[in-house]
Amino acid sequence: MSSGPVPVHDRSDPMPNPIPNPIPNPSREPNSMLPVHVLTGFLGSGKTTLLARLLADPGMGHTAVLINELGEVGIDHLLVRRLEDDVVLLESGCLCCAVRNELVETLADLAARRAEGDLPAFRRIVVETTGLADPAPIVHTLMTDARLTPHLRLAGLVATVDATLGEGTLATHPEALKQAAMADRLVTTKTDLADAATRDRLAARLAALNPGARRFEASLAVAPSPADLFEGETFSIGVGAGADVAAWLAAEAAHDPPHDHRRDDHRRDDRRRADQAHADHADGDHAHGDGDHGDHAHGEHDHGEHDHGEHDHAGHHLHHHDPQRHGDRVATFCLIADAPLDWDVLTRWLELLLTARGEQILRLKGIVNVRGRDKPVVVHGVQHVLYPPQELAAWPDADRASKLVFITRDLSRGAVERSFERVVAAGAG
Ligand SMILES: Nc1nc2c(ncn2[C@@H]2O[C@H](COP(=O)(O)OP(=O)(O)OP(=O)(O)O)[C@@H](O)[C@H]2O)c(=O)[nH]1
Repeated sequence: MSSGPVPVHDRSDPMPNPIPNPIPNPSREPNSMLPVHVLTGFLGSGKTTLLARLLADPGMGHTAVLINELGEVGIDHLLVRRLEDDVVLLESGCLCCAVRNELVETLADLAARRAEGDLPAFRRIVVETTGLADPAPIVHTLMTDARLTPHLRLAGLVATVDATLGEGTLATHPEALKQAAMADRLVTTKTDLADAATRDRLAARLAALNPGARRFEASLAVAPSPADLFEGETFSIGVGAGADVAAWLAAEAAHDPPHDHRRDDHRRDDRRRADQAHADHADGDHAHGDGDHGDHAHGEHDHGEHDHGEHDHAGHHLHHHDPQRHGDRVATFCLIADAPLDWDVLTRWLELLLTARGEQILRLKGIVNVRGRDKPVVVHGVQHVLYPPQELAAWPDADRASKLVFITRDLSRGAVERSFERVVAAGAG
């Protein structure tokens, strides 16, 4: 399915890196350790699409995949159709802040179970971050956490950049800029949707921002190969990367407190409670702590004030979240409708909403129960753009509610849910 690479930038004669990697990877024998590849990129830039496509390639065999999503309803893993056991969903929070410790524990656990023979001997791990992830703390953690460095090595950082929206996104969202600046591989996605002038401007911007990164293009027709993106020895900051990158990593090193195992014990207790709540949820009891699905007469799922996704399944606040990472202007919320929705009414509403509010709606994705259809439909919106729907082969579980996850900036759920109520009412009519 995946066709050959489309290298835009050939690094056959690399310049010496003027900026030394500020955090040495403690690995002495990198090849003996399991490589971890991080796949990042701004909201909706095409990470999951690229990953799903690469996973269909035999070259991606024996890969364990971790997916991290913002928002309490994970959708991406449904789109990455593969050996279910290999895909681990790290939901309810962002890797760079709320669930960083969960990432470390999950990776350490994967490595240990593989070593013990409990898991197949996969040969790499790919971690897909949320679209708002700051890569600096993730890179720092993977390179320095003593629970990981004896077993794992950070082998690469791939960032996707949307050909249609990338230029504007790099200018307005610091997370996107950091992702593209730190990566050692950049994939410009959606080149089928952008005209030549737009693509050229973005290419020039990326070349200036991160001249050392290898660059590739992806569209509906072509994508880089697994070897292009997920092979390599040890991550090193792109040749000629700006001085900011060194400063970002140094800042993480300065912020990182010494590892406190007592705190881990508390977190393990929290996780046990969260796992129990998750199990209850899976049993059909939709208790999400402060939000009660049993009470969504208005088609909503109320998480009150903490709309940043930084609470776990049990509804506990995760106090180690750094609110400055994503800023108080960003909100995550999920609208839920129990009864099937009318497709025409829903799509008209989504189109109008994205046209009117696209600046503030960074991302919308959802799984929809369409009246008259057996199979679920996945909808995607990125800023002003509503993408073609995708039908899934089957519902993932017994829950047939439609769920629409929004990631917004300067837009509260109230404004969106009031108009959504009319969509819910039309579905009932
Ligand atoms: N035409 C076209 N559409 C694409 C391409 N890549 C992704 N898309 C669409 O863009 C939308 C968002 O893609 P995703 O792969 O979900 O993006 P993402 O980066 O994983 O999104 P988040 O996880 O929410 O940050 C989906 O509707 C995709 O089908 C592409 O190369 N061409």
